[in-house]
Amino acid sequence: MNLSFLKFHRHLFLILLLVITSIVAITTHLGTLKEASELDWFDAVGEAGITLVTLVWIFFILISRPSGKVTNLLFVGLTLTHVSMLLDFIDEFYFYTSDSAWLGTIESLPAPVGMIIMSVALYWWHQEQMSINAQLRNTERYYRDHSLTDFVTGLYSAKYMKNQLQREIINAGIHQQSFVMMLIDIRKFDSFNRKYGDQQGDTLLRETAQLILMNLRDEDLACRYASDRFIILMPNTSVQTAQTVATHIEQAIANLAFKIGNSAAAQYQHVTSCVMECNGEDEYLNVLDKLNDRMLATKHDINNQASPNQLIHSKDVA
Ligand SMILES: Nc1nc2c(ncn2[C@@H]2O[C@H](COP(=O)(O)OP(=O)(O)OP(=O)(O)O)[C@@H](O)[C@H]2O)c(=O)[nH]1
Repeated sequence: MNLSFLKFHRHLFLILLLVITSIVAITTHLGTLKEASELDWFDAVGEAGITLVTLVWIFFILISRPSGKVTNLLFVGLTLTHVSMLLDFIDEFYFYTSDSAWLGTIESLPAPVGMIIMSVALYWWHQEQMSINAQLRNTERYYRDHSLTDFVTGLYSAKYMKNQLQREIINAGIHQQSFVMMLIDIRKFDSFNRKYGDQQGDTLLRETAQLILMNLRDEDLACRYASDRFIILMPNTSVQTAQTVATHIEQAIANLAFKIGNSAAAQYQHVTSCVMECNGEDEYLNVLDKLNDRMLATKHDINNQASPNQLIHSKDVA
């Protein structure tokens, strides 16, 4: 048990002690002890239990929370509830003459007031937790962004994609729901690199990544898989929808007027894409192998269909 917060709440413990001793002092001073035969032990034990439990709650609140508004409200609410319970418990042993009958009358008042205060405190506690969660999410995103994203494109890395793919495969197996994987490969990227240099190659990778992202939905996950290849994980998607998205991406990239340095001339690049449905039966490495095989087959088909002129996909436009 970590008691490190206790030192911040010494004043609250003192107030609690003061409240309890005042109540015990007032009631025992104004009340008259009942005969043993008048005592209802069953009631007394039950009320003692409730009284102790409210003290335990106060203790746990104080060791779990830093000082502040929410802690103070919880403390006040629980202490008022405890006061009612304590008065109720003590009046099992004491009766009050008509002069001090008010003690019996007020005993049930603090509890409802305390409960209202606790409700307010719980609302603030909820608000506080929401803002802590938001901060934790941001912190988590910060670390994730630095360890699992690709430096060149800003997309998620292959490592992150593999983790997500493994999760998606398990989900697909459990819920019997398939998902779609899309692979996108920039054509002739090697010759682009050699012609214009790695720096221009990096810029092209970055702009391609941006165009891919622009065509995806919120739930899709785009990652840089390897050199000039991108993988998109598409949950709850049909192959037809994925193919439509792939066509949009191909068109968007084909229409990107990529400028080399200060030159006004535009370079037009093309990508090859393929999509594949996964049903959660394969291991993630098998899924990736199949997807790569599909890309090879797609490239093979394109090369077979294309005339010799069309094989040169990028063209300079002045
Ligand atoms: N600029 C840059 N180039 C990279 C990076 N990572 C890999 N490459 C290069 O990407 C090229 C990939 O070449 P290939 O795999 O042959 O791809 P390709 O030329 O597009 O071949 P096809 O897909 O068959 O058209 C290689 O020249 C790599 O050096 C990177 O981060 N930045």
